[in-house]
Amino acid sequence: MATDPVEVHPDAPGPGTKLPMHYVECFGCGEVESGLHIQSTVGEQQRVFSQFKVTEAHQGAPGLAHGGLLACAFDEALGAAVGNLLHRPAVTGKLETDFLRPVPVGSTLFIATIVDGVAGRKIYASAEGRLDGEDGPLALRARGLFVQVGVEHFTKHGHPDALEKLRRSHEGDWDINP
Ligand SMILES: CCCCC/C=C\C/C=C\C/C=C\C/C=C\CCCC(=O)SCCNC(=O)CCNC(=O)[C@H](O)C(C)(C)COP(=O)(O)OP(=O)(O)OC[C@H]1O[C@@H](n2cnc3c(N)ncnc32)[C@H](O)[C@@H]1OP(=O)(O)O
Repeated sequence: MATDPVEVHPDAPGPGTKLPMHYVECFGCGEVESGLHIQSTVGEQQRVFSQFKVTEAHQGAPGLAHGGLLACAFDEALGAAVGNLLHRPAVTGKLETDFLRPVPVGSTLFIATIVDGVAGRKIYASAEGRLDGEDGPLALRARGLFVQVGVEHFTKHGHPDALEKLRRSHEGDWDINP
């Protein structure tokens, strides 16, 4: 499938920038007590690096991370790369995850995401997750299709005050109006 090259937005945060949570109540990156508390940092070119510390709150089988939460971690990491680098409000249309190794409680998943290409409103991103270090054993791979939406997606389907809630979380650091 043909895609256009990725154009990082001129106002996108530069390499080394630690990304703020995109919404304080987000299960992936916000302050939700049992949430994933994922932290992301911008890398070179169209890359973002994220870390997810797996705790007992995230178990599926005893001592192992729940697969659905691992997929959630990738949704967050991929979405953070798309949203922050392109400055285009987008939602996950499709998320594929390959689970290659079990992820134990106590480990930290190092997720490296790249925005691969754009085709109109469709934005493709992919990621790898490694255990306990950027060069650790490969545990997961994921590919996501994000679809750009107008900001009314969030007010119509989510909460009438969605934009205000998002803006408050962002402390005005980026304008979510396209
Ligand atoms: C997420 C909050 C962001 C708020 C913004 C604020 C700040 C942003 C800053 C930073 C962001 C940072 C972090 C974000 C972190 C995490 C993000 C988590 C994201 C989520 O967790 S978000 C929740 C789960 N997500 C949904 O809740 C979506 C429900 N869904 C829909 O709302 C519609 O379904 C929609 C809008 C997706 C499409 O609907 P639509 O009517 O607008 O458009 P349409 O259907 O025409 O699709 C257009 C083209 O995409 C193709 N397409 C669509 N879906 C496909 C699929 N599954 N497979 C293959 N192709 C697909 C079509 O085939 C067509 O392709 P073509 O143009 O080639 O024909």
